[in-house]
Formats: sequence, C-alpha cells, structure tokens
Amino acid sequence: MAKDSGADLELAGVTKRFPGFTAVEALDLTIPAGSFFALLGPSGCGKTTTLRMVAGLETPTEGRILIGGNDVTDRKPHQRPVNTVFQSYALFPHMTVLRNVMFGPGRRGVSDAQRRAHEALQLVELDHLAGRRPSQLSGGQQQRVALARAIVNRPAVLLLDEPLGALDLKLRRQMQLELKGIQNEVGLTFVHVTHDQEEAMTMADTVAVMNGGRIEQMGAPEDLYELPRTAFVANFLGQSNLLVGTVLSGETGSWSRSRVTDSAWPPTARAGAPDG
Ligand SMILES: Nc1ncnc2c1ncn2[C@@H]1O[C@H](COP(=O)(O)OP(=O)(O)OP(=O)(O)O)[C@@H](O)[C@H]1O
Repeated sequence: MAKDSGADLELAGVTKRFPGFTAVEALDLTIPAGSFFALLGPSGCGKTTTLRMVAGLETPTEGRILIGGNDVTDRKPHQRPVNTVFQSYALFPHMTVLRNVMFGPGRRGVSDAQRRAHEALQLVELDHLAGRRPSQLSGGQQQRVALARAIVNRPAVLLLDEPLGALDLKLRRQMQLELKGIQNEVGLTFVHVTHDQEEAMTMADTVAVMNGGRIEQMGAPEDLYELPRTAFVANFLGQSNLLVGTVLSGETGSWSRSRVTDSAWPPTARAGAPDG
C-alpha cells in the first residue's frame, strides 16, 4: 500500500461539559502529521470523550478542532477525514472479511475498492483469509480486519480507542508491535487511547498523560519516565517512592541544601537532594 500522508490534528481550547460535570477541560494540543500519539490516563479521565469529539461523535461545549489546518468542529463524522477502531471490532458478521474491508470505499463509489481492500488486508497479513466470516477468525485476527477496514479509507487521522483491550496479554503485546509497524508503513497520524502505560510507552512517539479532563504532562515516553513533572505522572507511569518535604534552596541539578519535597520532583532533583 502506498505511504499515505496523515495530517496535523489540532485541538484549541476544547472543553466538554456534561450536565453537572466537566469531562474535558480547555484542551490545547497539536499532534504533528504522521506521528503516533497516545492519550494515556486512568478510567474516567476524559480520553474517550476527547477521541469522540475528534471523530465528531460528541460536540465540544467550547473550542475548535482542526485537521490538516481545516476547522472540522461543525462537520458531521462522515465528513471528517477520520476513522476509528474500537475495542469491540464492530465487524459486519454476515459479510466476508473482504466485504467488510471493501464496505467503506465501496459505499463511496471508489472504483478500485476491491484492489484497495486486498492491499489493506495484505498490510495486516490476512489476505489469505479474505473469504472467511468474522466468526471464523480469532480475536487478534478480527482486530486486524477492523484495522484494515479503517486504513483502507486512507483517513488523515486514525483514532484507536483501546483497540487491543479485548486481547489476551501475549497477543496484545504482539499486536502492539504490529500496529506500530503498520503505522510506520502507512505514515498516517495515529491517536491511540489507552490506560495501559506499557502500551503507550512502547508504541507512541508522544504520550499525553491525562488526569481529571486535563493533560498533566506530554512528551516523549523516555522524557515522561525520567522527568515526570508531577507525583500523579510519576505514580501512573511506574512504581515510585515519593517523600514529602520542602525545598529550602537550590536549582534542579545543582542543589545546595534542601529537604526532599513533592515540589522537588522530578527525580534528578530528588537524587541531588542530599540532606533532607
Ligand atoms: N454522556 C455523558 N454524560 C455524563 N457524563 C459522561 C458522559 N460521557 C462520559 N461522561 C463522564 O465523563 C468522564 C470521562 O469519560 P471518558 O469516557 O472520556 O473517560 P475515559 O478516560 O475514556 O475512561 P475509560 O478508560 O474508563 O474509558 C467520566 O467521568 C464519565 O462518567
């Protein structure tokens, strides 16, 4: 399959309020074209609501959403250059794998829908099972068909909502690598929602850690791990030993005299705080 170019995704002041509850709070975010971006956070932090607003399934209370520089905030889901892969594969059970993958381009009247569907199936290494029905496939194979069905539409942005959540651990780890490989190959912009730290850290170029509807910290996985800016991020990304204290003086990396403190986080500062 030809390498498609994804588009930048930009969220400007995006907020979602449900009656009596703010799920997403003034989110500002730019995801560069062709990158693999992960939204990581605990249950209820607003990840799926954010994704649903990008897909057009939820309307922001405030803010704008731009894809490739075009404001899509008021566009219906099918008018956006976006496809979503859900945890529940949502394949059509009565159709073959090939028909499932052809469905989108076929409906849009694309002339070479069948060839494109075969290409997408080759990409996920399932073309040899094109004649089967979803019930004759394993969970991992069904998830790959769901991915092919999204990729065949060549969306500028591909949204993945816990796409590996229904798979057992071994298959999940294997699919993480495959998904990352496919993203490299097709070059689309991937936005992946997960509460699995390891998944986000191994797959994404950039990880945004969400907490209570806000992005607590965003950066390359290794930067988040090495330099978490808050105790929440440190705890969420791994095991950590936190000590509460007060900084009396000094700068990060060159401490003279301090007591270890919550605000003395990140860990380089901790390591340099000798006399607490
Ligand atoms: N239609 C709705 N009406 C009211 N509150 C909602 C609605 N949809 C979501 N919420 C609330 O908004 C918050 C964020 O929900 P969201 O589904 O975005 O979380 P999440 O981070 O994706 O969680 P999970 O990992 O469990 O899917 C939750 O507290 C949820 O209860």
